[in-house]
Amino acid sequence: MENSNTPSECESEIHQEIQPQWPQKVWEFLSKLRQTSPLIQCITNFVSMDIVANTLLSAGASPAMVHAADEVADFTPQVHALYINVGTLSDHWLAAMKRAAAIAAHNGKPWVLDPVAAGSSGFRLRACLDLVQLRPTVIRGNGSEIIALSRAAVGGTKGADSMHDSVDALEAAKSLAQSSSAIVAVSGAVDIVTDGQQVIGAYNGVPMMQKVTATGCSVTALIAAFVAVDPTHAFEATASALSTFGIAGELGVHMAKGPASLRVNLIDSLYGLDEETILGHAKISPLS
Ligand SMILES: Nc1ncnc2c1ncn2[C@@H]1O[C@H](COP(=O)(O)OP(=O)(O)OP(=O)(O)O)[C@@H](O)[C@H]1O
Ligand SMILES: Cc1ncsc1CCO
Ligand SMILES: [Mg+2]
Repeated sequence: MENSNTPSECESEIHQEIQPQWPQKVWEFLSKLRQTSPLIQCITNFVSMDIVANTLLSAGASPAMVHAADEVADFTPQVHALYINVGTLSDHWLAAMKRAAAIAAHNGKPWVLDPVAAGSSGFRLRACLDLVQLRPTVIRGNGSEIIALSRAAVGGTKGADSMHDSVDALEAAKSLAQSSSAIVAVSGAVDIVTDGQQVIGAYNGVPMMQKVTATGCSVTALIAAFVAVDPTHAFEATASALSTFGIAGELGVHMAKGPASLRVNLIDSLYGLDEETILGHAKISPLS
């Protein structure tokens, strides 16, 4: 019996399912973020605190750098999402991170992990693996960090900087997503996002962003803010945040003389993003 749908109708249905209207989705996330201004608790490294807070404010979220272990029981239940970054880790901070992550999970709040330099030492790797056990909604790292975490092995990294392209970490990212049930994102020339099955690439950004410290930390915080907007669509939120931050970098680099002015111009560009710019610049597509 002949199918009542024409081939083109079928194709367009399949197309819709596999490849949503990404630029429109990115804009919807950013607009909703600006309307709702979610409160994001950040337990992040000393290097990144300023740029992370300014990234969140420019995007429309409300950051709070609250990290005392004695404070999280009162504070974490109030937030819309929690962001944890192990960049300048010590025992004291780790205790607060674990307590906050457990409270977030218990209260049904999304939380996002940035496993900075995960493969650099046994202490750091164990800390990250313990945090993964506390069920992050999203894990975002560079290629070397995601490979180290996925293999649970020390090595293959240059501190906070990656020794791998993001695409080198594709299988590691899928495997980590499957074992942790988190959405896993790998930043780089192409930003990869996977839930362990589907994989998409976000193609925004400029190479000079690697020369501004803590841009990775900032985009992970932005992911937390996007996920706060719609925790039931963490995959789409993650891709949208990566694309948005990349677009801000693309606009910012045109006004920059080097990394220091890129830092300023990226934040200004993020603040000024409008619908036309997002729809014209967002580049997200499936990756196999
Ligand atoms: N070659 C590139 N081309 C375009 N964008 C890039 C490139 N490399 C990195 N980026 C962008 O720069 C940002 C930071 O990514 P990166 O992989 O450098 O993170 P990171 O190593 O964790 O950084 P940090 O630890 O300093 O915060 C992301 O938004 C990413 O998309
Ligand atoms: C350079 C550096 N070292 C620890 S955290 C950090 C910021 C970038 O991740
Ligand atoms: Mg990093």
